[in-house]
Amino acid sequence: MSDSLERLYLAVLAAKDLDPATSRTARLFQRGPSKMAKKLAEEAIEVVIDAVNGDSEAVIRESADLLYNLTVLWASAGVRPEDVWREMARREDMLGIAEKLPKSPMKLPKVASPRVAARRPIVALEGRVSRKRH
Ligand SMILES: N=c1c2ncn([C@@H]3O[C@H](COP(=O)(O)OP(=O)(O)OP(=O)(O)O)[C@@H](O)[C@H]3O)c2ncn1[C@@H]1O[C@H](COP(=O)(O)O)[C@@H](O)[C@H]1O
Repeated sequence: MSDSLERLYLAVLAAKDLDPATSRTARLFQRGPSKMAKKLAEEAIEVVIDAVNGDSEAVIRESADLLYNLTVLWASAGVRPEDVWREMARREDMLGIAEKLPKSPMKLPKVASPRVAARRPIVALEGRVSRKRH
C-alpha cells in the first residue's frame, strides 16, 4: 500500500502546478490548506457514514478519496510519506503494531532498548516509574 501512496504523492506533487481549470490537485493548491483540510474532513465523514451503513464497497471508494486528499494535505504541509512511515515504525518498535502511544509521556519511561518496552505491559513500567519517584 505504501508504494501506491508514494506514487500518488509524486503524482500530486507533479500536478500541483498544473492548470486549476483541469486539475483538481492544482485547484486544491490554489485554494490552500483550509480547503484541503475541509475536503479531507468531508471524505473522512463519508467513510464513517458508509462504514456505519455497512456499505463496504462505498468505504473502499471513499477511502481512496480520503487517501488522495490526505496526500494533497501532506504535500501542502511539506510532509513526505516516508516521514509518516518512519513514525509508524518508531511506534511499532516501541509498542508493537497497532498500539497507541500513551497520552502522557510519564507512562512510558525511557528504556535502553525500546524492544524491552514492547515486551512488558505498560502497567509494569508505570509501577517502576511510581517507585522511582519516592
Ligand atoms: N487519486 C486521485 C483522486 N482521488 C479522488 N479524486 C477526486 O477527489 C474527489 C473526491 O470526491 P468528492 O465527492 O469529495 O468530490 P466531488 O463531490 O466530486 O467534487 P467537490 O465537492 O470536491 O468539488 C473526486 O471528484 C475525485 O475526482 C482524485 N483526483 C485525482 N487523483 C490523482 O491525483 C493526480 C493528479 O490528478 P489531477 O488533480 O486531476 O491533476 C492523478 O494521479 C490522479 O489520479
